[in-house]
Amino acid sequence: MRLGGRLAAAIDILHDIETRHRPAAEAMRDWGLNHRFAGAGDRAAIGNIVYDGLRRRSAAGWLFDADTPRALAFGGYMLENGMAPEAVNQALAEDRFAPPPLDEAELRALAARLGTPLPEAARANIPEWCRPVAVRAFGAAWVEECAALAARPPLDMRANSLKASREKVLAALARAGAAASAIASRGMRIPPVAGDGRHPHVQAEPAFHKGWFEVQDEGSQIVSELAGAEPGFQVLDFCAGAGGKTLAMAAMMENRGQVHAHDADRQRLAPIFDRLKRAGCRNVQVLADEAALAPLEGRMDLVVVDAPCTGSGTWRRRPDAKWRLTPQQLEARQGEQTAILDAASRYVRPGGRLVYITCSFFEEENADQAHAFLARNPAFRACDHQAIWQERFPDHPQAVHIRREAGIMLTPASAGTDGFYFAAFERR
Ligand SMILES: C[S@@+](CC[C@H](N)C(=O)[O-])C[C@H]1O[C@@H](n2cnc3c(N)ncnc32)[C@H](O)[C@@H]1O
Repeated sequence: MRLGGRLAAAIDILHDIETRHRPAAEAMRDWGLNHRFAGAGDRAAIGNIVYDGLRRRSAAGWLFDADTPRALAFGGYMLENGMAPEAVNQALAEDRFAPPPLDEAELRALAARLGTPLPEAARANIPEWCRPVAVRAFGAAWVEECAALAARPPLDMRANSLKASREKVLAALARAGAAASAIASRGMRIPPVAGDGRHPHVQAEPAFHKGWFEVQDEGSQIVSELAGAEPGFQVLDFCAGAGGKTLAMAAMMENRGQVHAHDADRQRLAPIFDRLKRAGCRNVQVLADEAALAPLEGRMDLVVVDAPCTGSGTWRRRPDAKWRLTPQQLEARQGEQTAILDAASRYVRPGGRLVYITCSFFEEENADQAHAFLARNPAFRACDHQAIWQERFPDHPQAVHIRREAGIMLTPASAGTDGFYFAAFERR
């Protein structure tokens, strides 16, 4: 396929996402099923156009003065690849699969706007209602922070120390272009793709099937390390989901002690069984029923609440979620977070730790929740987050937003990771 066919496909998919309110991944998958002739390279290039358009929706809309699938596809492509309108039209010439080339009105709008600085809202690429939320979280840096959330993400992995050292995994993944991550102690990174490219399918590697590594964002690895699980600990992972953090903590514990992995949703928990087997974790018990947690009350050294949240920190990877999010959903997540924190806190032993994690940058889900939890639960006090960070990552004092009593926030702009929040409380 040439550029024209790819742009046309991306416009169709974006139209499907908009009109049927579907997740981008689902719309992409359906398009693939209906266009089996398209090769892996074409699919990846089309996916890049769709996702770039969604990531930079405000900027593309501003350039074209229109919020249409066509504006998103053309605008996202031009912005990401630094391509001039004339060059785009040239590439579309004599391509019978191409959408109509840029017309006079579009060329005029582009001529007026390209070359002038993007307005703040267009650079930030967030829904209008999120602007005060972002300003509250980041202050004067809100545009830069949000712009970083609209960039392409890297592919991050974690070497599983139960089976292989990071050096060994890096050697096995040499062809994939992976290098050691900047902060996480067992992290490995393949940089964001450029142009029409795609990340290698690392899950097809023998090293993956042997359990030597997991795919996990570096931010998720870092908060797992900060949680501080040690060999011999009794740990409850209260919102374990598919087990990303359970696996990381089990490895840190060197298979000694016990991780009790719970989630209210059995479906979400289901993949954990295969993952534990592959990773060689022998100290994890999966407990789907909350009733089965009763014997753990007041006995855990560490309880981790990786709470359901808006996922605003993952907008690089799921840019469609950014535009679907509503204030009502934020409110619903806050209610869940409050209830889950209170429910999970009863399992912490005196002197033990409760860790609260979100993949969001919203203060409403982060520091506000931490403060409110402490106000409701005088048996807990905030840990010193500066000290926790310094102990784990002394070589990276600048990498994160740390407020001594109100937690640690990682962002793409500060740490090069997805957005994550971490807070720890100690039971008196
Ligand atoms: C952010 S995800 C967890 C991701 C997982 N820890 C990982 O690292 O892969 C949040 C999880 O909380 C679970 N959850 C929602 N409400 C819950 C509740 N009341 N009790 C326990 N888990 C809950 C959801 O099913 C979801 O799997």
